[in-house]
Amino acid sequence: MLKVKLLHPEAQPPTVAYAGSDLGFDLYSVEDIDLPPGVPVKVHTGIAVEGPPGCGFVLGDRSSMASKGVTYAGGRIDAGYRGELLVCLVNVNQPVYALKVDRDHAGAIQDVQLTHSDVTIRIRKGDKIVQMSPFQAQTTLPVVVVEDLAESDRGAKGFGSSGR
Ligand SMILES: O=c1ccn([C@H]2C[C@H](O)[C@@H](COP(=O)(O)OP(=O)(O)OP(=O)(O)O)O2)c(=O)[nH]1
Repeated sequence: MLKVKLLHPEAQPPTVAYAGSDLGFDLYSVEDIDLPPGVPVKVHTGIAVEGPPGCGFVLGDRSSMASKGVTYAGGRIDAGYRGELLVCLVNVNQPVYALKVDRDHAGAIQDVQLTHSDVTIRIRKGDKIVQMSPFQAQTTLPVVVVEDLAESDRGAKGFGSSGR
């Protein structure tokens, strides 16, 4: 069971479109809030959750938000966390800058202004903002320092070693 406590009169519980197929529950914003470019913004969900014992959650992008240039930062909800879920969203769109130069009849510069396109994204109350996937905590594993690790096909190869 996913227990949900509504902390705000307009908060919505998480939903899932295709239970048993979708990997995450959608979370909703409980507020209208602007995302200026490049600034992490904590968006309130108005909910707290509790999963089965030892079950935490990882947050993941919704593809529809990612395709608009909105991604999340952070995103680990510990199994024992009982506070409000906050979703740290980042608008990665970049404004296009332009110089506006005003000249007089003789061509002399009268004024120069730096303008930029407005790429601020507005999140509205009730928007789905991120998806939340249950994840079983394995952090009771003892940490043991050893001399050798088991051999494997991959070994230490990484960072694109398997091709593009
Ligand atoms: O996107 C996020 C990430 C975290 N949290 C909450 C739940 C999580 O259990 C708690 C702590 O998160 P984390 O362990 O990532 O934070 P920390 O910076 O390591 O701080 P702490 O010392 O509190 O663990 O904050 C959120 O609400 N949203």
